[in-house]
Amino acid sequence: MIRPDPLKSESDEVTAMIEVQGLTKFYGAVSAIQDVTFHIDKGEVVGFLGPNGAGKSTTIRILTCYMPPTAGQARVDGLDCVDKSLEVRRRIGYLPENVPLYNEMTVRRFLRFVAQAKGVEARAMTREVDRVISVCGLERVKNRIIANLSKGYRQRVGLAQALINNPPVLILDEPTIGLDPTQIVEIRRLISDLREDHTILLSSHILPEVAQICQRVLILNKGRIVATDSPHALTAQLQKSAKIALTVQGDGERLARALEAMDGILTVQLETNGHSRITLETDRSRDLRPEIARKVVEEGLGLLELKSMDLSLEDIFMQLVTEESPAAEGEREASETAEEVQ
Ligand SMILES: Nc1ncnc2c1ncn2[C@@H]1O[C@H](COP(=O)(O)OP(=O)(O)OP(=O)(O)O)[C@@H](O)[C@H]1O
Repeated sequence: MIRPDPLKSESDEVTAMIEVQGLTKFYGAVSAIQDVTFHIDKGEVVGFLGPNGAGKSTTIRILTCYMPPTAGQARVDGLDCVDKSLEVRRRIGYLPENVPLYNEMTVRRFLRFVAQAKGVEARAMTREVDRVISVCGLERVKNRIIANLSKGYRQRVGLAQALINNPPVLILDEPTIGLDPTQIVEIRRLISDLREDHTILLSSHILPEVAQICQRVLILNKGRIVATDSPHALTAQLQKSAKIALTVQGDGERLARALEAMDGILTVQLETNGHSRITLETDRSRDLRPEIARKVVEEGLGLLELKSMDLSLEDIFMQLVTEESPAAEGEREASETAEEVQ
């Protein structure tokens, strides 16, 4: 298992925007999260990843001051989420999974209402509402009734309300859920643009989304942090063997057998479909590609492709969430959790 959170250095104390230490929450007898510890530095964009029921929403509810933890501490910009909840809320723009919008209001009216609730002064109101309308590309629909908007535009309104007062921290819970592919691309682009000026925690169980937007991921499983690092570093740490794919012209049967006998090759898979595609699992301490290319030539076959394949974030995620931790044993079957991951 990967080390849950690297030890903090002196400089982290200064730059950490979100700090979570030993966070634990019980709903009655149900344990939702246990001893969750992580920190997010100013300006970081971090993906919060986990299968259904992993405890993402619980952690977010504590961070956004909707409820206190059973044990442990959460701080935003150095302020405790229980003792300084008003100040913490002012620093967070929160896009919940189901955005509570007032359907009968126009977009502009609703945003003015939110601005008022967030304490924006009357003289700054129009400027602030116009700013978030512009950032979220809502000009075209600003005078429309919210009930008549598409799901994509409703989500933009949700993002716009989170941005009012320009909070330094954004917490976005499943921001693209229920959107069509075009709307997903648009919302992701919008979030990417926000990276410049905000610290972002993005909860999702859509892996490519997290890999695309976030520089670091926190992986939560069964209420515990099981890994935190960049997608790239996670790959490097978890990759126990290397994968090589090669495609040759014609029948690759003899080549596959020759490769099987080669030192450093662990497994060989052959698929024939006009050409032969061979997938090799190899010892990751050696680059066997030159030797493999030589074998192809010796067999008199035409080489069409020879490439190394990295583990995807999805492979890593599956590896982590299906690894049974002793603490979680008996709670649930790993396979049940894995099935729920998109
Ligand atoms: N109000 C509640 N009462 C009892 N148990 C709850 C409550 N809310 C969540 N749980 C349980 O706590 C655990 C963590 O749930 P949580 O909603 O935080 O997970 P999640 O990672 O956000 O999942 P999802 O992606 O499905 O929203 C689950 O076992 C869930 O059933």
